[in-house]
Amino acid sequence: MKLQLALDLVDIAGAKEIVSEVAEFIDVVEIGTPIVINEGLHAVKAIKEAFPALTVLADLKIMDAGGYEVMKAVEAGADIVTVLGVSDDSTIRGAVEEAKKTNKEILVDLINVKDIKARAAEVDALGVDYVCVHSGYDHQAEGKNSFADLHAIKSVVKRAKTAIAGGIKLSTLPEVIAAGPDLVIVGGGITGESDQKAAAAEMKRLVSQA
Ligand SMILES: O=C(CO)[C@H](O)[C@H](O)COP(=O)(O)O
Repeated sequence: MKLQLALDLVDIAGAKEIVSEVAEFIDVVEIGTPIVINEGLHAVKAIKEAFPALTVLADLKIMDAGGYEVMKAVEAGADIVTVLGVSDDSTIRGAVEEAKKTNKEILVDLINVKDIKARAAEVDALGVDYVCVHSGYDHQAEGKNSFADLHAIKSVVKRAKTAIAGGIKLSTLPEVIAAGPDLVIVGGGITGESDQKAAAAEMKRLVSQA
């Protein structure tokens, strides 16, 4: 089981600062959607150049033009690129084809998908690398999480790896780990802590045992 640090509410300098603190405890660093909106793919390039040993995920949440947008993210240094599960199959297919050319990976984010189980099975069959359940900030504000959704997709995803994101904290991590995802994505649960290094270290210790 791997740990991904999601960076959302910082600029490039702030992202570098946090990653410098916790790099030894994370497997993947995510350049979150708000950073890409604010700074563009330069943020992906800057983090990949500064931390070449880390796997970099560009959270573009692609909805259309899958092949083209994946191409641009990969050119900037992304190892994994996100595509929305609510996209058309052709968008996901295009993204997968483009990523495969350079041995990169596609993570499909099932945020706001209504029939999670059915869509997870469909995107799995499209050859994506990760299927991710996700309660976004707006759902988190309504007290929702994706723990039950993770159980649901685990029963239908046969070839892709599974991932979970959305409001995961140290206190809820054991419940997440028990459901057995391949990738646990944590943003505020690390970046919002006063001791980010200690939080990342403890999370890494827990996911490594799984
Ligand atoms: O993609 C995102 C929001 O759309 C976040 O990166 C993801 O939810 C993880 O952050 P947090 O742990 O703070 O919820």
